[in-house]
Amino acid sequence: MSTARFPPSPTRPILNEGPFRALLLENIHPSAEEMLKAEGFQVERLSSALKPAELAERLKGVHLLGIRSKTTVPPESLVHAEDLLAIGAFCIGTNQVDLTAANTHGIPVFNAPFSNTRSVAEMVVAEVIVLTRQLFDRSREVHTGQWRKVATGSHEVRGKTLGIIGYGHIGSQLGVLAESLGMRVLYFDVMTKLPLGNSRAVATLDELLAQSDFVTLHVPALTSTHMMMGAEQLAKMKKGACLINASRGTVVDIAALAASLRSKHLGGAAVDVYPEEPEGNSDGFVTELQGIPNVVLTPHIGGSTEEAQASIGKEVATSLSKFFRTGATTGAVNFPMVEAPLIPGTHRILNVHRNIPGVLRDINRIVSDLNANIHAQVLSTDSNIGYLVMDLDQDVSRPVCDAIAGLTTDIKTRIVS
Ligand SMILES: NC(=O)c1ccc[n+]([C@@H]2O[C@H](COP(=O)([O-])OP(=O)(O)OC[C@H]3O[C@@H](n4cnc5c(N)ncnc54)[C@H](O)[C@@H]3O)[C@@H](O)[C@H]2O)c1
Ligand SMILES: O=C(O)[C@H](O)COP(=O)(O)O
Repeated sequence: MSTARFPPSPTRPILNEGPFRALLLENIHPSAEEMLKAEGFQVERLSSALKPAELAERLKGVHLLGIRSKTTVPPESLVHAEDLLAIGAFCIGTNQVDLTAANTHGIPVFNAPFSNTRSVAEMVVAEVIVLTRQLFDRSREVHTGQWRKVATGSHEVRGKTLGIIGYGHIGSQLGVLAESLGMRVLYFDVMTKLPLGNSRAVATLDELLAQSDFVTLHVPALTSTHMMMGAEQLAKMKKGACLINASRGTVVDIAALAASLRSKHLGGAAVDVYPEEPEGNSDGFVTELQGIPNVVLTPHIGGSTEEAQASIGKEVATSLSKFFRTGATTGAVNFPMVEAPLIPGTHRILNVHRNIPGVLRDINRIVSDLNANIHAQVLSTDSNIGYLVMDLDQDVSRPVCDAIAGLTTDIKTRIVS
């Protein structure tokens, strides 16, 4: 998170006069393009991520940006993005966006907190079985003409212990699925969480590591989760146990994991996410984990199912469209929350301003001086910005909007109707 640095003000008002443009990166599902086109947007869709400098260039004249987990949006990408109204992260994680910078520029960031969670949970169930039966190694051998029929080191998952780190949307669903296979489920979370089924919370990470045959990570990328599985934690896992990481690449020390696997302390690993990932499918990829037996490596596909992607496309495009039409910020991860029904016959002014004393007084003075009638007014704030939604008579909305946009505290002001 960066500290707030406000853009120069006054900003120019943005009116609901098109054409409006949306830029969708990283192969976002066509369901999003369809919805935004139906909303009147000109949509440009690219298959890969953009580097920050190129993103900054491409954002000129763009009103909505859609990304997935690969596109980082640092402050410098937003400096000249004057027309940008909102960012949609068509995934769960929003750690790739500088949320403070976006907030400071008056740009809400929306994500899809649930749509791909089942897909990740199902993939992890598959990996638990693949690892304990060493299925990928056996398959590779048969593909290369070797017949190695062995039972040694292969186990049933029934009766084994699955340790889940992070018992949120994914972790808790996974626990239910694992119990249906007869597994015992333990979890460790920094928050108190309702245990589903017969799963049981443990008080410490060490307790979970010591008891689990499989340890699986489902935590967000935070300072507190950075490298939370290092050499020390891997050494605390049972000999022969397997580690699964489909959360974020920053959570596991890859060099320590490779060393633990090569020394045969761990019996296997499945890794879907990496500290550095390629921007697109045509780039090459190297990791220290390549070539180690019983290690399943996947290219960040935990949430990549047709069901999840179609659902995410619709979910995030719906949030973006609703924000565009009404200013609703419900579900935004970095913005004060406002959601109010449109009042027929009025115009709505949406104003983002620096949250300092006197702003509402100045705005209400403008409204009063222009003899405008307020039909509804909702203000929501955080420590950095205020977000004001105000429904006014249609004949005065334009001069009121221009005057508010001229205040030195203004960040972004627009009219919708
Ligand atoms: N591989 C993929 O394609 C893929 C797909 C979806 C999500 N993800 C990743 O998975 C993560 C988890 O997703 P989710 O929907 O379950 O998120 P969630 O927010 O519902 O759950 C995360 C849980 O982790 C807990 N947590 C936070 N810090 C912790 C710590 N230090 N120790 C233990 N628990 C901690 C939280 O309290 C929360 O319960 C996402 O943030 C995303 O980065 C990856
Ligand atoms: O945060 C997420 O939802 C996952 O990491 C999936 O990211 P992706 O959309 O880039 O596959």
